[in-house]
Amino acid sequence: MATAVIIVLVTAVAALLAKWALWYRRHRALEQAIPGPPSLPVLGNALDFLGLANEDRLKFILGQGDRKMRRLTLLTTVVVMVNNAEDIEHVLRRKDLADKSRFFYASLHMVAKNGLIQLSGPLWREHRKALQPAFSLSILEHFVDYFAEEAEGFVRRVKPWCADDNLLDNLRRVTCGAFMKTTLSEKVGADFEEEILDLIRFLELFLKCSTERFFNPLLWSDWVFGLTARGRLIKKTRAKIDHHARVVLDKRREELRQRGELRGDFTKDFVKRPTTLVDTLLLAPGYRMPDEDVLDEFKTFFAAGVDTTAATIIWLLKALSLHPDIQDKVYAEIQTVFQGSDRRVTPSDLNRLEYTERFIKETLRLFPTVPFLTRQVHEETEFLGHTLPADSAVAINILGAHRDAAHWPDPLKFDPDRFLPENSEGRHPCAYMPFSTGYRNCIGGKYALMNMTTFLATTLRHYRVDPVADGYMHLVDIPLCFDIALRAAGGMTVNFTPRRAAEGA
Ligand code: HEM
Repeated sequence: MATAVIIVLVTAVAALLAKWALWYRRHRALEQAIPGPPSLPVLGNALDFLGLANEDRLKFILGQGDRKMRRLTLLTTVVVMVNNAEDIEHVLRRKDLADKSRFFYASLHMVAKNGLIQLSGPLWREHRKALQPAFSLSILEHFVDYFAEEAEGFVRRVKPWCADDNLLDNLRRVTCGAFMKTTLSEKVGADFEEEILDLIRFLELFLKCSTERFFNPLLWSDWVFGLTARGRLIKKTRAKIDHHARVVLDKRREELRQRGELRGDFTKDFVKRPTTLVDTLLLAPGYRMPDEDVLDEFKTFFAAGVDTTAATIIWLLKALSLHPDIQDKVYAEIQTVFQGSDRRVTPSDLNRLEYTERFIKETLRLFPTVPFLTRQVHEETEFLGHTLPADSAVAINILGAHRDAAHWPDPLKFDPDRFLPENSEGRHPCAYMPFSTGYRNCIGGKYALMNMTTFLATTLRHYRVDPVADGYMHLVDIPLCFDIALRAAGGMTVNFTPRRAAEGA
């Protein structure tokens, strides 16, 4: 009996191995036909990553400015990087490449399964439709006051004259505060200080885990990652965040119920404009989003919006510090609008800060905070003259497209006037896409731009931003790394010189 069981087992294993070997032979042949660095059987390029410093990893992923498509293999997952606007447009037009790749979004999936970023199909459409009204211009204009309040808090916290070694944390405090007010409730204040700090700690842990998993295919499985110390910690921390968010959600629902504003309590002539993301979901007519999904969206928006905006602001400050002539122009424009007053920024001010907006766009061109995107290849498919194996990923190199000399003359030159209307005419739609493009573009792009413009209009009236002695005279010489966002490999900071002192000097 025992011998028969062993024979059956051995035969079954041998059959599986033979099937796998057949599959792998074809898979490997397709993989090798796509141009890319040499890769080992089964391991692919996974070992290449292990020996590389963080900044070299980004160069390895994105290549060295070549416009042609390029392949990397992580274990058996083939990732093809498309590096120019024309090929990117091809990817974005293809319906079969619309879903987000599994390996890239594994960390987010573990924290928030049903969030907009990683959803696809009908559920994504339902969520996007329910969330879109929270990002309409009239609501965003209402948020400017919260953005300004947080920027004013930053101005009070700045330590003048010295380089701030905690600049990124300080900026995350700004974007997280604004996020809490615009997402949950305008009443977020001192009562939520502890929650905001918890959220920032959660964010840091989430970013660490995401980077670690991204570069280590052995950790792509949620199950395997859940067994590691970090995996256990993130589950524990997630439970705490879920608890905070649920308490706030229940409280908000009760407030709305008591005020007779909750959906279902509407009378015909009662029209209440929702003001926060959570209110939008609670008050929206039609689709009823389950509480679990509301919480997932809260965490997704937090992960997508807080660090990206803080990471961009730090690039803006660095760019100002290394381009004093451009900083002078931004400041002069702000002075024209505010006429020396330190009053709070209003939505109509933002429309008048045109040069400042061009400056932000140029910073995002050279330093797109999300440097690449990835899409899932479900079935074996023909793609730009090659055959991609099933379960591959297509990566869109935003950084490469933004620095492509075919679309950007003298691409490394920092010049906000590239974004003057007359200079933007006829530009390829995929040559510039810091917020992605098409129907899966960033829902919070306008929100982020308004927040960043408000931040600059508030901070620059009080401080001039000066370079620190870190050895970098040119912005484009700063080594880059990928830490879920695009960052300076060794970190970055600036000096804040009070304007009064700077102008007296
Ligand atoms: C400078 C700041 C930001 C940058 C550079 C940025 C960039 C991007 C990019 C490139 C995508 C496409 C991702 C993909 O296709 O995989 C995206 C999607 C998204 N972003 Fe942003 N983002 C920023 C700020 C924000 C903010 C402030 C929010 C929310 C308040 C937000 C929420 C989202 C969401 C929910 C998605 C997924 C949209 C969908 O698939 O329907 N982002 N963002």
